[in-house]
Amino acid sequence: MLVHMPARRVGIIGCGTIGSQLAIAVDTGAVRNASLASLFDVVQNSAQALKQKLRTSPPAFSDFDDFMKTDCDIIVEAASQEAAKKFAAKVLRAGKDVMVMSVGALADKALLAEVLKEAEKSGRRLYVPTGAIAGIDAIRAVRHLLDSVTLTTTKSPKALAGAPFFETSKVKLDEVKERTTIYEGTAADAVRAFPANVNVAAVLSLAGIGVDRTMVRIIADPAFTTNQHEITAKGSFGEFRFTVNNVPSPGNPKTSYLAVLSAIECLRSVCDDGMRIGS
Ligand SMILES: NC(=O)C1=CN([C@@H]2O[C@H](COP(=O)(O)OP(=O)(O)OC[C@H]3O[C@@H](n4cnc5c(N)ncnc54)[C@H](OP(=O)(O)O)[C@@H]3O)[C@@H](O)[C@H]2O)C=CC1
Ligand SMILES: O=C([O-])CC(=O)C(=O)O
Repeated sequence: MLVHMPARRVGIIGCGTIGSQLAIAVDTGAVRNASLASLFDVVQNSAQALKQKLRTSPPAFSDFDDFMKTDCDIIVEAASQEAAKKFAAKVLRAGKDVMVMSVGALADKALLAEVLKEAEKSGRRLYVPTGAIAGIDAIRAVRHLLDSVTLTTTKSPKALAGAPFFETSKVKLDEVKERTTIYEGTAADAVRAFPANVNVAAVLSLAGIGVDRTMVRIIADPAFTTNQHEITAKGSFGEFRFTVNNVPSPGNPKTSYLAVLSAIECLRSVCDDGMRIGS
């Protein structure tokens, strides 16, 4: 007799680029064994506009407490680091799994400890997709042998615009006419300075040697039309170099299309995984 896991009811926080594509993937059956339970966005229009595109027409909320009253098994945060900070532990406390895209929020060690404690207490899980990078499986496997890990992110000035970094930095993005290194520092500082650009640095840190030892370099390059992330990792295992040249997603130049696809693949494997490939 075949024993099927019951279909997972999915709630989505953030109805922008990633949230919309994820909702469409569930709605069209591309993520099997899942149904859309509920949508939430601070902007009521974004949640309503997404609802209108969907066959299953799930309820759409701009109030978090109302959203949480709907029956969900897993809630995906695809909104902002602020949203991840506010909601990740609450979702787990309410007995639901949580998948976090704004992973930079988890660079805050106190928050990460709180989230993990809630996961343990409730018996639910925190899922962190690989996102817009590659090689996380290998980094996890060698984490205890790593001496150094560096992420070099290159984006066009358009994709970096609006980052809090520019509020205090001498760098003026509109004056950047050639390839320029604008930031070098720890992943811990990078995710605060560029919260919509290098959440991948937090994913890499969680998989490897942590946010204080993972180094990040950010390059603004007006000639770039892709979002490039290059990881170099060294240790007694040897050396890795992983480079992705990502097409930006149509709705948001900051967000690579790979991040959308990774979110869909992570949810697919949570909901319907007879076979697990990779570590
Ligand atoms: N881990 C990874 O590899 C990657 C992570 N990301 C991160 O994933 C998140 C989603 O990305 P993306 O879909 O492109 O972003 P978008 O800006 O396209 O969409 C986010 C949506 O969430 C809304 N929102 C923001 N804050 C809140 C909140 N506190 N509560 C509810 N809704 C909120 C936004 O509203 P408003 O527009 O008004 O702010 C917007 O409608 C971002 O934090 C992004 O930086 C992106 C790419 C890669
Ligand atoms: O999508 C990308 O290229 C990476 C990104 O924005 C992030 O990690 O926040």
